[in-house]
Amino acid sequence: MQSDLIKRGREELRQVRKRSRALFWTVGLFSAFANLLMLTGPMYMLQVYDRVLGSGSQETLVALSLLVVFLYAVMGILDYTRGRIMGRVGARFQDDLDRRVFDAVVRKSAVAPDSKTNASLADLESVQRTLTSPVLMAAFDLPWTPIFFAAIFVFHSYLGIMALLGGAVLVVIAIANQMLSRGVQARANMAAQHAASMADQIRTEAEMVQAMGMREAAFGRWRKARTVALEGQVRAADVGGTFSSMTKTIRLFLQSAMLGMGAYLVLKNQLTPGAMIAGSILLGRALAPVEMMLNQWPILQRGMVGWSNLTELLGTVAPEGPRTELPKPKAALVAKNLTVVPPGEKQASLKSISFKVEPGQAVGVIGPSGAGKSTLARTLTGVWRPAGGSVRLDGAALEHYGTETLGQHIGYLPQRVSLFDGTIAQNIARLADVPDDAKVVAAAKMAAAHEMILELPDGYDTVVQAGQVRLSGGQMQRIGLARALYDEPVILVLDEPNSNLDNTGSQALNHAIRAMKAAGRSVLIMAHRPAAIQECDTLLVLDGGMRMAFGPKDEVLKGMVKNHQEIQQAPAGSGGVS
Ligand SMILES: Nc1ncnc2c1ncn2[C@@H]1O[C@H](COP(=O)(O)OP(=O)(O)OP(=O)(O)O)[C@@H](O)[C@H]1O
Repeated sequence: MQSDLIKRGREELRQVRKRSRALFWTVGLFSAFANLLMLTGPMYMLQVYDRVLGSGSQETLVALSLLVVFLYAVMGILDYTRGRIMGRVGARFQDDLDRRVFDAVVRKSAVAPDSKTNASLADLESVQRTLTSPVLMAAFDLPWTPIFFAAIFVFHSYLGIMALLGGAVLVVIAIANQMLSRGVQARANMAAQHAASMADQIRTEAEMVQAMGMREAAFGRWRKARTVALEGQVRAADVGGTFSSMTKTIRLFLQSAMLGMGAYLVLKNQLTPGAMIAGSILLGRALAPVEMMLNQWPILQRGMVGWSNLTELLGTVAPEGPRTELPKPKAALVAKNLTVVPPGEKQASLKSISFKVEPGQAVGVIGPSGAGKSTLARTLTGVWRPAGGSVRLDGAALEHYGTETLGQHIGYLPQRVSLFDGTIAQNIARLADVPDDAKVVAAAKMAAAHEMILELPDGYDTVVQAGQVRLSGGQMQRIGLARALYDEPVILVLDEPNSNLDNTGSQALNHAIRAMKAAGRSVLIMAHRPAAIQECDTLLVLDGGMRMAFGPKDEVLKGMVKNHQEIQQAPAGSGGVS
């Protein structure tokens, strides 16, 4: 199953890469010519030493030099152009996948956030960086290495054998480097990611960290993670550095050894001096891609890790196919034998519960902590999928609406409201670049936030989260309510809506609920406090994920009080919840 998902993710990435196939071929073609032109230097040496110096002809030297200038210019243009093409291939790859990866990250994080998913956009960037890095050019040059070796063989078989042996040693070093540094580098990257996400969390909760005197402790924890990351990076750099120094030394030695062997062959009259120099230059060319790959190994390795993480992410979060657009639903919600298991958990938080919400109804969902109220809110808003049973909105299963559309039909006020960088209006309009002013004001009025917003320095255009304005918990909650009410959702799900509201705020909330009911829309309110369920006509009582009661508010409350009294009056050791 897991391997099927990985296969699906890999196939998706391959399809995106395939879109640049023509460009890859072009780069391959340019590389072929650029590599052939790399023979210019050795050929020039050969001609200068063996022909010009022998004949003393200055004209030949000038003619050869002019030709070489031209050939090098062509090679430079080819090399520059293929670099530019690969730059665009990388940018296109990232551009093609930005939306898909962003969606997958949001969808996966909404269900089960983890640091690996958090780093997915960085993974995409690492693949893009690999595509545009010199290491990929080296991969295009690598197939031409045999041609350079063959040319050396043409000069003399001894030189060819020496070059081949040297090349083989470098390849062995490259493989050893790959094998030994892979684990070290991956662990270093993971540790760095962990330290960065810990720092992020501490920064987000800076107020609490400061207020509770947790700075030292937070620093201690972060430093521990940071030290692990640093140690890992040093170890990875040590391994990489060792191999890259070995390669450099061996290559330099090989070039000198080639000259030495060449000189010996010249002395034996088996080789010309030009071939001796040319052979040494050719060896340098032949080994350059191997050396480049070794030096740039961390980039390549990070890119490979990024590729494999993206494979997993895209495999596990399938793309959302197009959905047949359903008409705007009526506010009729039916949950049947609904069972919900939180992601990564084994135990269900909601166990086979059923209830019905009619248009114009306000349903209070009450129960002690951990009863499953927030779980129900997350399920109704489509964030968590039911493990069993179903929830239908106007007859259609929630997943038939598609997440974006469902978000428009079901307004949601979470327990903890957070606002995004942008103006109040953009926040109410759910981050629309150009908010519909009339809808923004209507939503704010319905949430009784209009006057409060007008008192802010720039009214609806006040920028939040940029350090200019700090809003109180109650103000945030009212703006959150306006955001939930934006664009007239048919159902409103409020999770502990008045935890931060003062009297006026609570009254405004009740007013909004009444307005929703009057418009034939419905509201579900998850609550601890009775003030929140004042406007509810129906109650759903949850405990331990089970439905304890469902019905008209007064009946349910009466039943609860009666039950409560019976429990109080029962002799110790008997009775229970009926
Ligand atoms: N993100 C989560 N991952 C795993 N388990 C969760 C998650 N959220 C809630 N749970 C579990 O689901 C159960 C119900 O929690 P839920 O938050 O729905 O209760 P609640 O009634 O909203 O409580 P409260 O009134 O305290 O907010 C709890 O046992 C909790 O441990």
